[in-house]
Amino acid sequence: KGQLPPGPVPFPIVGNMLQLDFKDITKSFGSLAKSYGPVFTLYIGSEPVVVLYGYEAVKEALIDHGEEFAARGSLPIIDAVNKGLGIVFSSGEKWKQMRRFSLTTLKNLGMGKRNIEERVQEEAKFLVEEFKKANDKIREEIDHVIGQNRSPCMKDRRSMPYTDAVVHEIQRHLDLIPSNLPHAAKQDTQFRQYAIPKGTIIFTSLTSVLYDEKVFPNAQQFDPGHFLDESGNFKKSNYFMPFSIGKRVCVGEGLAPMELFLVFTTILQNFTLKPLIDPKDINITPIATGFVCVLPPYELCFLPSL
Ligand code: HEM
Repeated sequence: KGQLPPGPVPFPIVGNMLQLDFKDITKSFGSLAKSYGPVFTLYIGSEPVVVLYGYEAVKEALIDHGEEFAARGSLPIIDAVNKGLGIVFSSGEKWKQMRRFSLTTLKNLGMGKRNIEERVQEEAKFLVEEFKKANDKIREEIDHVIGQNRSPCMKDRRSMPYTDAVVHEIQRHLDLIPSNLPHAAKQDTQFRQYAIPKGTIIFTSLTSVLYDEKVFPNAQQFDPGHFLDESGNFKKSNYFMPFSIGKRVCVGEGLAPMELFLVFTTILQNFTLKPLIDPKDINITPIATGFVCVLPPYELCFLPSL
């Protein structure tokens, strides 16, 4: 019943590869969604890929059709990159075992959250130590400044809505994995009016959610206000999904935000960060946006806080 979602006409052998800007795949998806709607098909070579664009389609796929789309998709081009990086994704149903193992390992990492928190705190302190080593004079000043100050802890986050909003906004704006990791249909699946055959690769555009103008006005702007209400309280959003959602949601979604908050606050507790150039000249446009968003390198000074 039905057929694959619409999309641009593919060329023989290369499919739609020539119509995609691989340096900014997200932009290509945006313009294709404008032409073909939030659910469209692309051909990477001869392989059809269904792309889901926008909160409704992404949520419908990863939550409502979570089980059907829980398989991990693979494309020769991605496999080659992963191989280079030493990443191996398990195929078939093995991912469930691997996932359970990872989650248990994370949980056991010192028996519970409290201990992970302590470990991350140690890591943050270690980072500070590393920065200190970089400059003896800074080290002296820091030793003096840190004094008996305690380290930040997770409990602080509740009373620090602005910092929390900044950390969220960094992740939203960074949009680290713009098209999510590829999923695949585990079985023939009816999605809206379309028939998606078993094995079809599914891309879910996280950019289309993290940059949704309805929820994050002026989404291109870095603005912690995206996560604050009028009274300055932290405002949660279902559209905040840099770790994806559903059955294959990032295994580190509990750990990574903890790391980000503790490391970020520990650094800022100890240092003032100063760019070497005028802040308005800092370019935060990614140098490449493929599966991972790559930012240009920055130089900055770590000035010990007084
Ligand atoms: C800011 C940091 C991170 C971001 C933005 C991020 C994002 C993601 C995303 C988007 C996925 C794909 C989810 C999907 O397919 O629907 C993923 C998968 C995964 N992430 Fe993360 N991640 C981060 C950090 C981490 C950390 C710290 C760990 C390890 C503790 C981790 C472990 C994994 C694993 C094992 C998977 C594969 C899960 C599966 O296939 O079932 N990630 N991550």
